[in-house]
Amino acid sequence: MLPDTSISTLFSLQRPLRSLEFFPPKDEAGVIALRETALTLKRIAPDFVSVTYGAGGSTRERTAQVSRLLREEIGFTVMPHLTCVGHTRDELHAVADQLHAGGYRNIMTLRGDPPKGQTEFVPYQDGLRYGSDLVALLMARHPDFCLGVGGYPEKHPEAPSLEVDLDNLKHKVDAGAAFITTQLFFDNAVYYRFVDRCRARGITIPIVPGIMPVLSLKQIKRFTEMCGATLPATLIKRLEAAHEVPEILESVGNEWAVSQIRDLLAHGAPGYHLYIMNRAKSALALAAGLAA
Ligand SMILES: NC(=O)C1=CN([C@@H]2O[C@H](COP(=O)(O)OP(=O)(O)OC[C@H]3O[C@@H](n4cnc5c(N)ncnc54)[C@H](O)[C@@H]3O)[C@@H](O)[C@H]2O)C=CC1
Ligand SMILES: Nc1nc(=O)c2c([nH]1)NC[C@@H]1CN(c3ccc(C(=O)N[C@@H](CCC(=O)O)C(=O)O)cc3)CN21
Repeated sequence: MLPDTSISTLFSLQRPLRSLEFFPPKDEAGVIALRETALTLKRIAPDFVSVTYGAGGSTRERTAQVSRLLREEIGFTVMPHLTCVGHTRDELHAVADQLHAGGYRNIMTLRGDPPKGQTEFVPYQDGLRYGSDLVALLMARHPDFCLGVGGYPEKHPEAPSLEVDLDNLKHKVDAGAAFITTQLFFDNAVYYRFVDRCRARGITIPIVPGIMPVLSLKQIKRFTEMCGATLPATLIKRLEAAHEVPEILESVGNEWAVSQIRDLLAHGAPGYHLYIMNRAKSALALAAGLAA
């Protein structure tokens, strides 16, 4: 198989790119279910898909397994995630070499979350501290990699201010990142302000909005608290009014995401990345809602 086209080349075609995020399932049954999901999602022809990187151990093997499945069996352009968590520099070099040899050219480059039960990020022995360090390591090892990095419209929870966080984002860009995918947000004004502030700082690379169609009020409350994203009062009210009926929740979440995406594209966003949590149905419902 030929090496992948870099996503920055796709962005230069000046049309909005649609991408989907998968996470590696815990067991073999989950992999079989994911294959079905991916086959279904072929119909909506995403420009690329990403696969998150597990916090450690066996789920890391699954990232490689699922990436291979999505690339070689399904035929998607795959952007595996890689994080600094629990890796020495030598291990990161080895993973980078494996990905490169496997034909991957696009990597979502992240520091990673602290392992479950820990609140503070502690670098691994001889490991890296920041996303920017991993960008530098990967670019030095394979200059033809195209690297995505995370951006935080409402600030990373650990950053003392948005200003400092933007300085740190600039470090990642200066180290060689090709594009930014944002943390999920539910109010587009937050994204537009963030893009303006990035541009004012000389960050010129594409900033892809990250959108999550909400499926459960409890789950999204827990997650947004963890990652520092704001849930608008109107969205909370609508989700509450669904009274935990799954189909109603799904349609409220879908309608919200559809109107976000329409508005983002109308304002010239370079595309959108969907945090679909391995669910074909919500991605299909969105595609139907967005069809002109
Ligand atoms: N899958 C995805 O697309 C997304 C994943 N995430 C997750 O969020 C977590 C954070 O990852 P990253 O964004 O890569 O972390 P990061 O290393 O870029 O940032 C983490 C914290 O360190 C600070 N920082 C960054 N670079 C610095 C530097 N050179 N000097 C001093 N401070 C610096 C930042 O301001 C921030 O507070 C990860 O766990 C990632 O998995 C977040 C958003 C999107
Ligand atoms: N800090 C951070 N870490 C991430 O891994 C991450 C982000 N942010 N932002 C973008 C996406 C969104 N991601 C996630 C990951 C898990 C849940 C979540 O709520 N997980 C449920 C289980 C859901 C399921 O299995 O279907 C949980 O209870 O933790 C949400 C968003 C992964 N990505």
